[in-house]
Amino acid sequence: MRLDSLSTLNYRNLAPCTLRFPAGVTGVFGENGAGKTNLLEAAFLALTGQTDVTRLEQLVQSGETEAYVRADLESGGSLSVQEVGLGRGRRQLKQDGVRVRTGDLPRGSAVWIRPEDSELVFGPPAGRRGYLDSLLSRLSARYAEHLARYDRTVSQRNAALRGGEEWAMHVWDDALVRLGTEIMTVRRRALVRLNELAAEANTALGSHKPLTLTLQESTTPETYAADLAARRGEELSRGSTVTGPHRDDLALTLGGLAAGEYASRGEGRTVALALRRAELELLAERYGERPVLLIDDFSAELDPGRRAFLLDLAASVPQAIVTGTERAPGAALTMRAHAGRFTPEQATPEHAPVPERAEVTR
Ligand SMILES: Nc1ncnc2c1ncn2[C@@H]1O[C@H](COP(=O)(O)OP(=O)(O)OP(=O)(O)O)[C@@H](O)[C@H]1O
Repeated sequence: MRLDSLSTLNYRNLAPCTLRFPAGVTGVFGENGAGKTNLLEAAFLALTGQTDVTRLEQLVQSGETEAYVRADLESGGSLSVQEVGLGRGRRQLKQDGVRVRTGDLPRGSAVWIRPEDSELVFGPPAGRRGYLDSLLSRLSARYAEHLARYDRTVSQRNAALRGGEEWAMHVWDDALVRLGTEIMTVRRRALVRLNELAAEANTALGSHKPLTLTLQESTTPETYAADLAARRGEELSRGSTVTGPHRDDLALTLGGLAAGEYASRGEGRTVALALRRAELELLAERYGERPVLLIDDFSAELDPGRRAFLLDLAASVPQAIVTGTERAPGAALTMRAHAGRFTPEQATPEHAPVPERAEVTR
């Protein structure tokens, strides 16, 4: 997958622009608040149709009502255009001019690595569950469909519990057990490979403490129906579903200890990096093509060895965009970010030459 160019209009603090990206690494450097993260966020949105921002108006430049991002892509020799229009609570996606849903866009197109990934390790289970669910949804449309239906069922069942509708529970329980069992089964199966890849990446990152991923499940496919029945009284009094894959955790153990409780900040960031590299490898295995890699703040919280790993990772994919407050070494193109604008630097003897096709237009 290659991002040929990215265009934005009224996106956060970015000046309207079309940036062309060469193959290899593009380094973007600049002071705090220049717009580096916003650029990667816009690229991820245009590539995948996805954002984790819940209030979409935050993405629209203050004072404006609508924003737009567009990615011109090349994949397996064919070109395509993906566009995202944003307004208050509204996101419209188009692929080659035709309206589509997020699930219709290529699922393995980008991986975004950022300092906030440490929250996967130190934050609550919801973040780790979100990582797993988002990855599995990108690997399997069927998983995404089951998960969406399961989440809807939990919401509807919670409403029925709050309304004291005990008589309706067997209907909701049947649906919950059927969909929940599918989710648990896929998670268990995928975890085998994910665990291998994350452990490998952790070792490659220079960690001497082995990393292990395990599912902490609140129930099992075999006992789900019985567990729901056993906790019916508690659920009716709390008005919520307390058993099922929506309550599970992806436990991360480093050197035999729970990473969230015992790891140092740098070790936590390393574990998060291992999870992201495992994500990249799984997507590449599934789709036969390496995603565009977006790395935000490559030096944050990392020692020189781990920083080098990240830069090697960037160099190992067909295309990566790497931001930082300093220049990423060995980039094919380097751009300086300032006040939402991105200016390519002239090649100097210390920096790799800028390929001819790299250009910026405004
Ligand atoms: N909707 C918006 N409208 C206008 N400006 C915005 C909007 N959302 C965020 N910004 C501004 O965008 C600026 C750049 O943010 P960004 O996170 O991209 O900076 P950065 O270059 O990654 O900085 P750092 O090195 O500190 O991580 C911030 O000053 C922020 O206030």
